[in-house]
Amino acid sequence: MKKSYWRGGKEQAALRGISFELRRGERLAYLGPNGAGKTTMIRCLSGRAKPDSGSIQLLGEPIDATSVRDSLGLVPQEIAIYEDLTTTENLAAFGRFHGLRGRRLKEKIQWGLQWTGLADRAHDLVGTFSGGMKRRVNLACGVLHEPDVLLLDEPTVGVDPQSRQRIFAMLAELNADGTSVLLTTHHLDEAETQCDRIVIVDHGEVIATGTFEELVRQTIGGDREVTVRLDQPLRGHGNEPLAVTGLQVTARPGEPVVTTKMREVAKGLPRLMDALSEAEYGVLDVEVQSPSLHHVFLHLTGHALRD
Ligand SMILES: Nc1ncnc2c1ncn2[C@@H]1O[C@H](COP(=O)(O)OP(=O)(O)OP(=O)(O)O)[C@@H](O)[C@H]1O
Repeated sequence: MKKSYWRGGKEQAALRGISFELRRGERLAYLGPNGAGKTTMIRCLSGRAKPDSGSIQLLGEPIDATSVRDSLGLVPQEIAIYEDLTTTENLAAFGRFHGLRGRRLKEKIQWGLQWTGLADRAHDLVGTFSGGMKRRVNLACGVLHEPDVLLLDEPTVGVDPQSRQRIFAMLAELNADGTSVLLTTHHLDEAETQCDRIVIVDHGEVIATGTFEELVRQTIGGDREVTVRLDQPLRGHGNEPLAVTGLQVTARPGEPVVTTKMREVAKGLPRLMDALSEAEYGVLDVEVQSPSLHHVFLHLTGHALRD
């Protein structure tokens, strides 16, 4: 799919031939730096913007077909709820907008109050809520009609870690009930731990797709990075006694620190400790770092994901 904007009399490409799939029942993270085209993609998927070329299918039908329109839920980046209405009134307004009436509407309002954990704030004005609470109401308003596919643009932006956790617990519940979820985020840890697969985009193109483990294998490999702080810098040809470990150990001259990479820490670390002890070094501290999505992102784009 391609999409350009006109800015200052010039055509600027936001999406340059993006292609990916959201599989039934999965949580897919769509990641990229600022300006990578995430919001543009969500706007195209939700019918708010028209791609210049390409097509989007939902459950095997063109996404604008009326038969699948109701299967889609959208929670945009900006909180779009009525601040001067209560939680219940907001849920009722959005429920009606989605075509719910009568008993069904009442049931879904009750469900929304429970799901958000805001039943005790049912009759309070949403304008008095914290950012995290407003996000939860916003989320509920977007899913009252039980969509098969939910699009979320930065569902945790500006939200404290505790509320973020709560939002992901809500999403996990929806997902367990069969809703497929596509979300954009700047939080790499959310993508790594809360999503089944990850799409990484940069400059309007997909640069990698896969599970976290697949992305690690495709880029930096599964080795753990081990850093050992010693009581003294390595002496002279200090690396030599460590050769028996079979590990590639490096040390910065004059610094009491050695680093190495190992696939199996349970096997490699005792070997390293024994060799250091044999060579009469004292070990002050050991740090083992697993590969993270941050490292993968850095490897792929050459820069950290900007917030
Ligand atoms: N309505 C618009 N008119 C002109 N240019 C736009 C418009 N919307 C987005 N752009 C440009 O398209 C590119 C992609 O923007 P988009 O908002 O989709 O990126 P994003 O990945 O969502 O960024 P962010 O992480 O900052 O939300 C950017 O260069 C942006 O300036």
